[in-house]
Amino acid sequence: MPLASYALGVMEASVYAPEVFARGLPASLRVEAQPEDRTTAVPAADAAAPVLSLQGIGLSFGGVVALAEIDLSVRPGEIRAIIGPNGAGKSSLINVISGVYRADRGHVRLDGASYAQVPTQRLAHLGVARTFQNLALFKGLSVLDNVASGLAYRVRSNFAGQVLGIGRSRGEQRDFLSRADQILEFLDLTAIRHRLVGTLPYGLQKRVELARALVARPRLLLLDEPMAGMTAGEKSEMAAFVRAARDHFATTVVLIEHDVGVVMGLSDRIAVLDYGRKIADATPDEVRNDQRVIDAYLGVASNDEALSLDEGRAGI
Ligand SMILES: Nc1ncnc2c1ncn2[C@@H]1O[C@H](COP(=O)(O)OP(=O)(O)OP(=O)(O)O)[C@@H](O)[C@H]1O
Repeated sequence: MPLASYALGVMEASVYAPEVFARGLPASLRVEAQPEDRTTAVPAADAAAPVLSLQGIGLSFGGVVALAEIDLSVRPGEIRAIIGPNGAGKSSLINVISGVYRADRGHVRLDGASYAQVPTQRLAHLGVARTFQNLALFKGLSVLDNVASGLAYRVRSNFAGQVLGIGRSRGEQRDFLSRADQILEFLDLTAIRHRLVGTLPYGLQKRVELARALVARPRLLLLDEPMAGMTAGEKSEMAAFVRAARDHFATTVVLIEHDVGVVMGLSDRIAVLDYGRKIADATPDEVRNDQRVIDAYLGVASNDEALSLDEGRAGI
């Protein structure tokens, strides 16, 4: 497949569990924390331990093998990309990591515990935030309210307090709005804090979604095609914001992205999937020169096109 088609990216409808959206719901509708359902309790992780690791993940849909024997390790503070041609299994993998899918085989290790299926409704409590391939914002709410909704999972006040805006509820609201404002400033969104999200250009909406994911200061940020549908300038800007978020908040980032040029410039390590299997896992330079990747992932791209990956760096 020509490189250009990757760079443009194709927006596709994806299947997401409704619970994933719960963290963005008004406080009174939030999903309460569930009892412990960790598959295996393990001792607290030390600082050098991976933030996330996958062991032997396998997933099939009927006769279609989406993922086979996938191992993946993500170090603290890394920007880790997962790439691969259409149908390689990227979305399936991020859905396994975030608990939308239960793998047929293997385990996900997160927050010092090993899961057969990550409890998606507790993702925020586990220090994980994610963005979506297709925007999942409240179009009729302001930028500020959308970003503050990323903290809804922390609400401790009762329903009456929220309705009347009194007591603990009032303090919480102030705190959430103040935190939201800090993130808006960080992502250069302050000037549009009162705009309705639905009226914003697409690239800005994607940045608002990043802000909503970041407001809870997650330890692990999962980005599902954060640059899909963006112009080259917007991609470059978004890549710079993702890097800044990692540097400033020490957030570990896992992203899937079609634009190879952006990924090469942004990531510390890249895992390459092909037909559900991991065929490479290395630094951008190593991946760029890996013949298996060139053959499988770049497909018809000539050597000249492969070299142009360097030029595709997002200017960061
Ligand atoms: N819900 C599903 N039901 C049936 N088959 C599925 C489902 N989700 C994914 N698949 C299949 O699993 C394989 C991997 O798909 P997946 O969407 O994970 O790949 P991808 O790398 O994200 O592709 P793309 O880049 O096109 O989004 C494909 O063959 C796909 O058709």
